Amino acid sequence: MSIAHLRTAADAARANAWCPYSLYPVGAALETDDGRVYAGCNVENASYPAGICAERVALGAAIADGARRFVRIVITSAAASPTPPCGICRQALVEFAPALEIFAVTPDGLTACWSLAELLPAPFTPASLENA
Ligand SMILES: O=c1ccn([C@H]2C[C@H](O)[C@@H](CO)O2)c(=O)[nH]1
Ligand SMILES: [Zn+2]
Repeated sequence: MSIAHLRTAADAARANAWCPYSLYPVGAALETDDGRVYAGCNVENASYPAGICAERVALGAAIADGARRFVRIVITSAAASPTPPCGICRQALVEFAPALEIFAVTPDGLTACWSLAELLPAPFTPASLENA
């Protein structure tokens, strides 16, 4: 799956973002190891902490459809510099995809790329629970 294809899927979801409080629309497209794509947008709420990021909306859609293994995520925003995933999303993603490749793309095509392992070193994972 090309980054361009995932970017298009992320942008389509971003067009539906509900972000009247931050005015910061985000889209995300998550690719499974067998080539399926699940997209999400941020969904904010008048009770601000109830809002959820685009990445976790995409992850939830994928999990609800039975997907479990992911290779790549593309995040798009309207910001001038690439938008990295927040800490909560890093933690949510590491549960399923410790080796995830993360691409963040601006409207101008400026692209940043990280591994999830790089963004979340020393992660707390399901294996951590076994050390109790
Ligand atoms: O990677 C990110 C960063 C921020 N947001 C959302 C959360 C909130 O709705 C808005 C501003 O933080 O952007 C995401 O969806 N993904
Ligand atoms: Zn987040």
